[in-house]
Amino acid sequence: MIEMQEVYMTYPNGVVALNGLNVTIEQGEFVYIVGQSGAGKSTFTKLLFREEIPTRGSVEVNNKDITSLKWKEVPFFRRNIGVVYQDFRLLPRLTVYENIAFALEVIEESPKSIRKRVMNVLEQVGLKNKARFIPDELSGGEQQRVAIARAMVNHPSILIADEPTGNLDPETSWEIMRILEEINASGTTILMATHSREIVNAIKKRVIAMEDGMIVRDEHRGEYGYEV
Ligand SMILES: Nc1ncnc2c1ncn2[C@@H]1O[C@H](COP(=O)(O)OP(=O)(O)OP(=O)(O)O)[C@@H](O)[C@H]1O
Repeated sequence: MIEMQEVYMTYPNGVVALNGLNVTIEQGEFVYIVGQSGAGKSTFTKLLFREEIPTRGSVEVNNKDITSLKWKEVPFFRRNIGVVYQDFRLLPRLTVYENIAFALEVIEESPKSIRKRVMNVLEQVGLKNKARFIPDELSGGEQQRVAIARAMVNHPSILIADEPTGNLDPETSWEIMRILEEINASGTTILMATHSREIVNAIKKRVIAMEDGMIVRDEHRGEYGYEV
């Protein structure tokens, strides 16, 4: 579960990015975060994996206030959160297999079990046959699927997707959505910041609309809306 209470975020340059957020997201929900550029969507998601710390307010993830985590506690906490971005962010010199194995938290695991986990997650995204490729040899949609596999390899309870279809053509975007829906169906909470009116209006989910750092609309099976 995610719970934010009275969250304010002012960046060091004085920009007020979040202006009093109160929100609860239950385990297993699929939530779109929509709003114009600069509305605060990315900042909202960054608070959830301790990329940013709010100026004020509490951010609870699975019943723990993460604003007070010590730096040394952050890596362990982050194992439980997967993140994917618009620009994939794969390591260019590593193969698909290595990109995913690199993200795996290896705690006294045998090479055989590591291989099994990586291949399982590659199978989930339909890329088992591309394990030896490097990112440059893949299409954008395939690269995003690798990024999703990497985000899921530690079985996080939450997957954050910041405009995951922003660099993809419509057909490929629908493929990525299908994978995200499958991941959600297995119980993972998904938060997806997006500018895609088509996707939000076609695949109905909870919609949180932001404006000037505030939540201006929060609807179950909502629409993208006219004002954003
Ligand atoms: N690291 C930063 N330092 C200073 N200001 C920032 C920083 N990151 C974001 N901002 C500012 O905070 C506000 C909210 O930005 P944020 O990236 O959260 O918006 P967004 O809704 O995700 O936008 P987009 O749709 O363009 O990704 C904007 O005014 C932005 O310029």
